[in-house]
Amino acid sequence: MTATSLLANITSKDALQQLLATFVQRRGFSTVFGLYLLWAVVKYRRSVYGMRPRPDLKGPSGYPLIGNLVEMSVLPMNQFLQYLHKNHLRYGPVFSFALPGFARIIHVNDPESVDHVLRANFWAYEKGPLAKKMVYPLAGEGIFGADGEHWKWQRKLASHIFNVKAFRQYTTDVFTQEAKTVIDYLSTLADTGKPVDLLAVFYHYTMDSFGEIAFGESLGGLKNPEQKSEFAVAFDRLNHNLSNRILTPTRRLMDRLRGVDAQVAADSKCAGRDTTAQALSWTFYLLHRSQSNPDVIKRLREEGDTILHGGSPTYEDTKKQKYAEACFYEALRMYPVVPKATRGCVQDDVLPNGIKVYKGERVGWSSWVMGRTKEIWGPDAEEFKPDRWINEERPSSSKFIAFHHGPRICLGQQFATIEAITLMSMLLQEFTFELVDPHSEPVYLPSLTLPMEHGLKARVKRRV
Ligand code: HEM
Repeated sequence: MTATSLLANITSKDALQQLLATFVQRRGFSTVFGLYLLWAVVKYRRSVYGMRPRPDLKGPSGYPLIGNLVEMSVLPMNQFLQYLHKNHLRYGPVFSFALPGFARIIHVNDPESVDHVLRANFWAYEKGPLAKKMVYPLAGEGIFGADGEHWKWQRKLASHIFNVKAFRQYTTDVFTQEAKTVIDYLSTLADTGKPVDLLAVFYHYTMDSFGEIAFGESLGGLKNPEQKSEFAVAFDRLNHNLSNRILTPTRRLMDRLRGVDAQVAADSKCAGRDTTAQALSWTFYLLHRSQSNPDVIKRLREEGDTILHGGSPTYEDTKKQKYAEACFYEALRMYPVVPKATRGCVQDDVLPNGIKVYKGERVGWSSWVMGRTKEIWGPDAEEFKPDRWINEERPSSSKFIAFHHGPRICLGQQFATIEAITLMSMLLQEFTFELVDPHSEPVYLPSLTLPMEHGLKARVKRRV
């Protein structure tokens, strides 16, 4: 019997049931299950399991029922930002992808939508329970994972500390003291031709400074810089695992099977170590790579020499170092150390461009993608040009979102800026640096932040 004559014989419900029974008898359960699957795939070809179909949104197509699970699972994790950028270039600033078991993520990489989600309609979006669970091992019950009233209370408390002038002056003293330890350490290597990993040195600097400020005692990492502290090793491993778990849905299952249990809790002190150290490493990379403009370093040194006269900066001095600040922010524009984030929608919303966001969906954005967007920064978006911070009107925080935007804007922005300017200006007064590999862009290590996988190796010479 041919397929056509078979179908022609199905004249009633009974005939269909009989036909199915014959199939089950002859071909067994697997055939029927296969047919059912085929029917489900055709019927739900535009749907992802557990999610509202969104034919109105552009984005990578994925598969029926499982959405973009396969491509996300095989995507190398240090390529995730490039994946977002590729989709941005292909579909425009708003595109979506869906991960069953997580959410549909609507990416909005334009300042107007970012402003809407992070500021104008702030209360319609939350980090949500899943994100909270993901960062819990790092951030505990602290401000980073908090939402609603709990966050509001923590924010108020933390803001007081950061806004006290005496705190700013005290922290600058600590930074200069720790910067002197860095200088002592680099002096032992200067002119020997032995490379040093600047990223590792910056980690010690920020960690030791944090130890001094928070516990009244430097962690002493720069006294024995070759040896990573137990805390730093555990923290790096945890950070790497968490990033993988967020990005790779199958990884969560693998974690469980392998028994990876993120037990190390380290709250906001983590923000103080990684972000600034990594931002410093990207700044030094951009200042010293082969295509760098030598005028930039020259101007930085001139500014340092004029303001510091060979000494160390006070809080007021760091405020005067506008060119150093411009270099640091320009590096953060191109290599934002918190390169991506999402928020969960808790009440149906409409973005300024008319796109609907339904409760349960997530909105994502990437400061890394936005920093490379010509529509935002102009045709020279991919060039390192500190002057854009000096000659032009200061960009709004919805355009430059390296420090976030709206009520949850980074509380440590001033702290980080002063910490970075202090070390940068003191080091450039003493030394010159040559990257071991000035030609290639460092590879990213998968992480919640933006570390260089192999650090930043450089040779140090005394400045003549
Ligand atoms: C270059 C350095 C830094 C960058 C680029 C940076 C960036 C950010 C970003 C993007 C967020 C928002 C994260 C999110 O909720 O999705 C944030 C939040 C925060 N940052 Fe920073 N940060 C830096 C350094 C620091 C430092 C040194 C501290 C403290 C000493 C700090 C304290 C905080 C706090 C407390 C929050 C939470 C604010 C809230 O949720 O209300 N940050 N930071």
